[in-house]
This record gives sequence, C-alpha cells and structure tokens, in this order.
Amino acid sequence: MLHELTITNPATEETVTTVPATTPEQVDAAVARAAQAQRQWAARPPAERARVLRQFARTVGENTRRLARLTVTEAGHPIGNAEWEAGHVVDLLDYAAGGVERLTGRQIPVAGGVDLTFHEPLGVVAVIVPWNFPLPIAAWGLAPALAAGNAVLLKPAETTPLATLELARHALEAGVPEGLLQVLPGEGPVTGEALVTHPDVAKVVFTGSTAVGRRIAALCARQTKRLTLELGGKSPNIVFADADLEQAAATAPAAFLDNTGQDCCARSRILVQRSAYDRFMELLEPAVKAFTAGDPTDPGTRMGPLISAAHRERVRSYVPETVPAAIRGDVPDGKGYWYPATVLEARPDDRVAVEEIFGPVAVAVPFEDEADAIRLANATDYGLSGSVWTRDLGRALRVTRAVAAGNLSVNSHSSVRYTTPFGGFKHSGLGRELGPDCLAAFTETKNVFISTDA
Ligand SMILES: NC(=O)C1=CN([C@@H]2O[C@H](COP(=O)(O)OP(=O)(O)OC[C@H]3O[C@@H](n4cnc5c(N)ncnc54)[C@H](OP(=O)(O)O)[C@@H]3O)[C@@H](O)[C@H]2O)C=CC1
Ligand SMILES: O=C(O)[C@@H](O)[C@@H]1OC[C@H](O)[C@H]1O
Repeated sequence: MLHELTITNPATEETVTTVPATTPEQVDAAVARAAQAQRQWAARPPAERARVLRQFARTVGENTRRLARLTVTEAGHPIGNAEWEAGHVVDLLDYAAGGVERLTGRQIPVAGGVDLTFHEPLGVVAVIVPWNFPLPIAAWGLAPALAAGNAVLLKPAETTPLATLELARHALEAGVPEGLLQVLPGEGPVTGEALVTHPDVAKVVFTGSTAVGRRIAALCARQTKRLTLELGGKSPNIVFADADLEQAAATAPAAFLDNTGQDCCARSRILVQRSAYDRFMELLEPAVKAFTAGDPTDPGTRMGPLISAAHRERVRSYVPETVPAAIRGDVPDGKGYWYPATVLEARPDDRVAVEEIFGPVAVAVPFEDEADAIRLANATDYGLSGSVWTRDLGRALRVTRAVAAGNLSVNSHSSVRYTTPFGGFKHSGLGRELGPDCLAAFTETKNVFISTDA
C-alpha cells in the first residue's frame, strides 16, 4: 500500500508534488465525520442549503483560473479546455442549488386516506472519479448529492487529486459544513474499496473502466448498495453521403481528439457511407493535422499529452506497427507522454475497432446503407454516445432510435449538457447523471399512507 501519491506533470514528466494516501482506518473516520455532518445538513431548511451551494458556486467562479491551472499541471489538459471544465463546475453547482427547493414529493389520490411520497437523502455517498476529467466528473456527483441533502466522500484518481483537493477547500471557504465534502486521495483497490465496502456508505457513483465498474457492482451487490456507473465507450460517428461533408469532416477530429481521446464519449469509430468515403477522408486529413498538439499552457494548443507513460504504452499496443496509418498528426519531441493523432482504416471486427483505446486513435470504416450503418454502430459491447450526419430528418430519427446508446447527436458531437440526462446502454453503465432528475438519484422515495377512516 502506498503512503503517498506522486503527482507528475504529463507534459513535462516532472514531479509536481506528493499527496498523502488515505488509509482504510482514515476512511472509517471520514465516514463517521461525514455521517454526523450529513444529519445536520439534511435538517437545515432547503433555502439555506441552496444558499450555501450558490455561495460554493460563486467561490469556485472566483477561482476558475487557479483550478484550471491545476488541471493543466496534473492532467495535461490544454488551458482553454481546463478553464471550460472549471466553469462547468460552477454551472453544475448553480443548477443543483436551483433543484434543492424543487425536490418535491407527491400526493397521490387513494381510497380511505391521504398518501404522501417524500424524497429523503441517502446519507453518505462515495464518488469515485477517474483522471480524464477530474473536476467535471467530480461535480456531476457531488453537486446533486449535496443538494439532495447527502454528504460526499470523493476519491479522485491517483494521478489527479490536486484540483479536487482545491475544490474541497473552496467548499469550506463558501460555508459548506466541515466534514460534508471530503476528498480522500488514494489507490483504487485500497481507499476506493474501503469506501465501496463501508456499511455506512449508502451509494457509490463510479466513473471509469468497465472492468473496475463490474468489480464495484459486485461489491455493492453484497450490501444492496445504491450504485451509478458511468463506464467506457466506443462511440460511432456515422456520416451519410447526403450530409454536409465539409462540416462533418471539419468537426470529426475534435470528436475523437479532444482531451487526447481520453473521453468516454469520443467518437472513435468513424463510419462513412461508401459513396462519400474517399471524399470524406480527403477532407479529414488536413483537419486532423490542424489539431495542434503541444504545450498545454499555450492557449493555441488543441491537444495535450496522454496521462502517463503506462497509458501511452496501452494506446500504442492497439496500433499495428506494420500497417501504415491512413492519417497521422505530429507531436512535440522530447519529454511528455505524447501520442500523435491517428486514423486507421480497419475492418469492423478488428480489436482496434471494438475496444476502448482512450487515446487519440480512431478507425475509419465504410458502410453501404442505413441498415449496414446501424449494424456496425451497434457492433460493440458499449453504448454511450454517437453522432449521425445527414440532411434527411427521417433518417436522423430512424438511425438515432435504432442505435443502442444513451447520448446521440445529429449533425453535432455534443453529448454533455448539465440540463439533460447522461449515461450508457449495455456495458457503458448503469443509471443516469445530470439533467432534471439528478437530485432524485441521490434520494430514497418514501411513501406514507395516513388513514382518514379512524
Ligand atoms: N468512462 C470513463 O470516463 C473512463 C474510462 N476509463 C477506461 O479505463 C481504462 C483504464 O483507466 P484506469 O485509470 O485504470 O481506470 P479505473 O477504472 O481503474 O479508475 C477509475 C477510478 O476508479 C478507481 N479504482 C480503481 N480500482 C478500484 C477499485 N477496485 N475499487 C474502487 N475504486 C477503484 C481509480 O483509482 P486509481 O486512480 O487509484 O486507480 C480511479 O479513481 C482507460 O484506458 C479507459 O479505457 C478510464 C477512466 C475514465
Ligand atoms: O466521462 C467522460 O469522459 C465524458 O462524459 C466527459 O466528461 C466530461 C466531458 O464533458 C465529457 O465529454
């Protein structure tokens, strides 16, 4: 077991700092503190809880630049992206604060009495966060969980605890009660599992790999623990010949290269109707090459490094050395975990075309007609996101309804809006985050019947 975590800047390979790792005994103490804070928080009037969360949002808003710089340092995100991510946390906190007073129960007409339903907080919630979007994914869990009256214990990824530790400091400054939001850095199998198996943790929200998600699901099942899973993806970008090909090709690079492809929604399977395939690939090449990789602190940079040397090896293992890439971008020489933007022409059942790579690698595959496109789009175990490019509205509706995925977009690659539900079909997850029901996901529904016959 590690006593401390070493944080490395992935763009320079320099050690940034070390952070103590949380032991299982410290997890026990954190759960006890959180449970006490939660009882007092849940008892406070809703308007008061909403005010505290709005102040939390304001404090984060005043500190987005510093939070963004921490994301650049620990995760290698380009500064423009990192600033958007910190701003997204502000929006999530504001949105959740607005939900506190709208988390209403119901009165259902019944015979012989009055029937009331209540939404009650769960208690202590564990939010286990990956390294790809340290702040947004943390906030997807913590903002609605706190708003619904819960306490949150957040375990960041080993490689990226700095921004969320800073976020917890801002929570205290803003008046979020001591103990209600605690960030517990540490190793997944140690700190993470201590949280998942703790009997006083009522719910686990996990974002990460499908393999770890399955393990956590099995551990939660032993205690019938509430669980939300946001797992991997291998999302299709389906381009029909009738689409605006210029626009489809201009936007396709960002859809698989943003965050260096370390995005569960990455459209890394580019499916193009055969009659438009050659033209599309011609248009795609300059667009991919223009997606500049380099120093993440430079506002002109579009793509940073991968998170670690080990992850770069994993990405590399998917790309056959003997087959030349159809398109390959450039990366800086020297230090940093760089990997070039790569498009491969693959067969639909090649490993590179069906497994999540989580790097700047896409496959291009031609298809014949609508039925073939749907068949190929659904030919993975995943079902998170996907895009359809066409000018035919009927086709857009038919294809989006036929693709088994939680988040689809037409003539766009947008997957994430804090106001709309997000989550996966098949092996991409369980439950939904964000959207109008995000607070209810952190409650139990209680029904009370009051007899009027007595
Ligand atoms: N859906 C998504 O957004 C993500 C998908 N992935 C996929 O997973 C692959 C591997 O990435 P990796 O970092 O290993 O992702 P993991 O699934 O291992 O990690 C995600 C989070 O879970 C924690 N964790 C790991 N094991 C356990 C456990 N047994 N109990 C509780 N928590 C645990 C991790 O901690 P620690 O950091 O200490 O390991 C981290 O905080 C990627 O290449 C990608 O394909 C990865 C990240 C995000
Ligand atoms: O989990 C992911 O990787 C995606 O959902 C990702 O998270 C925040 C970004 O806005 C999304 O694309």
